[in-house]
Amino acid sequence: RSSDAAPQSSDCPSLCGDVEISYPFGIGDNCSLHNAFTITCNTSFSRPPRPYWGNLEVINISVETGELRVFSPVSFVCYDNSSSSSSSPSRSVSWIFRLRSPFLISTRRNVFTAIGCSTQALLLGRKGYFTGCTTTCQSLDLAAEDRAECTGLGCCQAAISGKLDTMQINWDRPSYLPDNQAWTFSPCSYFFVAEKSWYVFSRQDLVGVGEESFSRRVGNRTIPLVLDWAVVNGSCNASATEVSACVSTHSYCVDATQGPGYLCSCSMGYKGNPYITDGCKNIDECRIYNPCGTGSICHDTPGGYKCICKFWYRPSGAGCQRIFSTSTVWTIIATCVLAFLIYLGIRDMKKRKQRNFFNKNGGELLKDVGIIIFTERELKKMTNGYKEIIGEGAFGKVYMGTTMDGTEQVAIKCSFAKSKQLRHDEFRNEITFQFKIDHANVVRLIGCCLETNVPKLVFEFVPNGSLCDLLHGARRQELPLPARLHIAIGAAEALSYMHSHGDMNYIDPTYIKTGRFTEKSDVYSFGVVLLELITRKTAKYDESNSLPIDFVKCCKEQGNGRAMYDREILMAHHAQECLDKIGALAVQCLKEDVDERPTMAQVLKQLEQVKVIACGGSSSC
Ligand SMILES: Nc1ncnc2c1ncn2[C@@H]1O[C@H](COP(=O)(O)OP(=O)(O)OP(=O)(O)O)[C@@H](O)[C@H]1O
Repeated sequence: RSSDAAPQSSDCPSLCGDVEISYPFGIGDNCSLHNAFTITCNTSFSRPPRPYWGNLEVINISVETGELRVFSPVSFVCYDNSSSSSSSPSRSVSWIFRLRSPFLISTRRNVFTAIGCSTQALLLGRKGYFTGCTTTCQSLDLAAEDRAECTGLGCCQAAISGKLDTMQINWDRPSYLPDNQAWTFSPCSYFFVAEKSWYVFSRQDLVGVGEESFSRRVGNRTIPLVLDWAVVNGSCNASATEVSACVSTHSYCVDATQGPGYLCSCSMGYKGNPYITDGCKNIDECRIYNPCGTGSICHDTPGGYKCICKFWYRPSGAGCQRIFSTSTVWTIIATCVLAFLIYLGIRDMKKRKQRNFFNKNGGELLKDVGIIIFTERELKKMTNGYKEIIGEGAFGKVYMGTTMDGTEQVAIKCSFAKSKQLRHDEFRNEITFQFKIDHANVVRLIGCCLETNVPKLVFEFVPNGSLCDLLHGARRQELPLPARLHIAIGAAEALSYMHSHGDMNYIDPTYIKTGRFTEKSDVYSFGVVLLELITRKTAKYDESNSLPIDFVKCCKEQGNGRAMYDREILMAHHAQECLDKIGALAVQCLKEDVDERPTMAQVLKQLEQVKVIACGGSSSC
């Protein structure tokens, strides 16, 4: 802080009348930066009090631009009859204007003006400097129009030089107008230095006399004059020990352009008084004016602002642009609505279709049976979108699934069959029948889905795979004779309970001829399974050979089927005897005449007897 920089005390009044007195100015010496900035608040006037800088009344102070506006006096000269022939005027008022450092008359902001019809006006400044202008008019009508520029016809103006701290006005009558009768219609001329653009010419100003004269009308408290000021002790380049008067944060120092010294300014985005601590305050640009265009939201930041694009807008160049035009938005909305309506329509159609299938597949009747009826959606969830196929049979695919509560694994059978091939009442009866079967050797039917063209069946999951897998497929393994007998007996037991379907190689020719499935049809199929168990050949083997036909032929020709037995089990206890018995039983099952075939109960009994032989006299081994 320079020696003459005094802090502004909170006791210092900040107003004199209506005029704000900002630091470095202050009312009284203790309140200003320097006694050059001291303002006197004259309270002797009836309200409001008036601030004075020296003997000049202050209009306002600007700390931002370093300007002081004061009232400026007007000089004039008048001629009449008595003075018309001589050069001495009948009346005149003049003044000398002297400013104290660091104040100067602003060159940029003021202009010297003379009003009159025959006058040479001179403005004298410091030693050796003067400027001026001439104004004439032959008659009032030849003077410039009202509001015209002051170019010498009734008024003239002259720019003034910089660094001017003294002014004095002189005048003369133009000597090149010998027969000067201008005083007859325009007796007085007026001179003043005023803020540019303050004066607007009027012919009335040339003619008015007495109370109407220009000088009386403007008086001492009308003409504004702009003074420049600066802080003179120190400069922006001053050493660090001589701290500048720019004490506010976000302020900086600028060298004065008119004369010596410097001024302080608030940094960009800040406004206020840089000469006092924290005098520069952030400008809320967003509130004062909206610097962000349409489509963006203004956010004030310290010393600036940010424009953030609104929803639906994206940055584009200096502003924000709509992502979609209004017509595009409407098109999108219309498309979405249409798509939604189509979706609702499709959903409704699908629901109606599902309801039709449900009814056709006997949903209402099956509901009473107590079987779980799954929706198409539930199955999709249970199978995780039909992701994992467990196996594929002649009539469809089987998918892995988990019950809705996630506790039990299930196998879901989806048929290839077309709805037309399906006799719905028969199918319904089958489902009811199978659901009611509760046998350890029969896979339990848990539920079904009736919302599809051909119902889907949900079975308990059997982890060990099918007999086909064990004998010929992926799980093929060593199977001793007792194990095979165990399987055959288990299946025979199960078959005593239910009918089953199978592929064409297992199907009873009687069924093919008559189209009727009987219990004896199952006996035939079981005969084929028995042959598979003892030969480990599939029902149709070596591409086109039929196991039942070949085995029966072999028995006929050779008295037994030994040539076809599986070698793996030939070494077992009483293997030959057992296999011969099973083979003979199978041949019985395969008889074309259904009446010659044994019942499943007889088959079961015979198999149990064979097992006793195979187990060396015991019923299990
Ligand atoms: N409940 C189940 N648990 C585990 N796997 C099963 C289950 N049901 C079927 N599978 C698997 O799916 C495959 C196909 O079964 P599917 O019942 O469709 O035909 P299949 O019984 O093998 O023969 P067919 O088509 O002649 O009836 C079976 O071979 C088996 O591997």
